[in-house]
Amino acid sequence: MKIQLALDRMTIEECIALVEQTKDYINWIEIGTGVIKEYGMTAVRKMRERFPEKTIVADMKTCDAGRHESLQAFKSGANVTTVMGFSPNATIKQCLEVATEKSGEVMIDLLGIESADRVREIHSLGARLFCLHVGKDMQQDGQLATSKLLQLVEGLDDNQIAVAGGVNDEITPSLLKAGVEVIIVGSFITGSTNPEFSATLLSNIIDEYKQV
Ligand SMILES: O=C([C@H](O)CO)[C@H](O)[C@H](O)COP(=O)(O)O
Repeated sequence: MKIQLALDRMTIEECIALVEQTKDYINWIEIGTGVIKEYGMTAVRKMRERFPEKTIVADMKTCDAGRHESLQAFKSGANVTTVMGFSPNATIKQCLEVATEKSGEVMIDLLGIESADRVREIHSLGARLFCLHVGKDMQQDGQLATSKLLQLVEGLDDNQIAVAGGVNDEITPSLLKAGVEVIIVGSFITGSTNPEFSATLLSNIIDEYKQV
């Protein structure tokens, strides 16, 4: 399992500082949608320059202009770009095509998707990296990511599944058991008084699970 550190609602300098503190315990760096809206692709370029060895996810949350936005992300140094699962198939296909051309990956953000048929349809377009996502606003309404979300992707072959939405040390063991490949962790680390400790805690849970 990988840890994707989601950097949201902070300055580029704060993003860099957070990664400096946690880089030994996290695998992927996500430049959050809000950070991209604030700073544009400069945020992605700066993180790429600063952390050349890390996998960088640009959380573009594309829903139209798939080719243009995916190219923006990959040209700026992202390895992974995101597109919303509710986007037209034409958009998702464009993102996937650009990813193939640029040797990158597309993460399908399933925020708001409740139909396994829709996920199957996206899978048939060639998508293989899916993010089961309980959004910030849904979290405020009391919802949290659980392994039950995996019902949406049941039976699909050759997938990589990521989970986002208030992921913390309590939920991580059940996500590990359910076979989730990427946990996307924002506020549990970024809102912690000791981000390094919180990242270490998750990393240790993952290491312990591997040894069982
Ligand atoms: O994608 C996200 C959200 O939509 C805001 O843009 C977050 O990165 C994701 O939810 C992870 O953050 P936490 O829920 O705080 O762990």
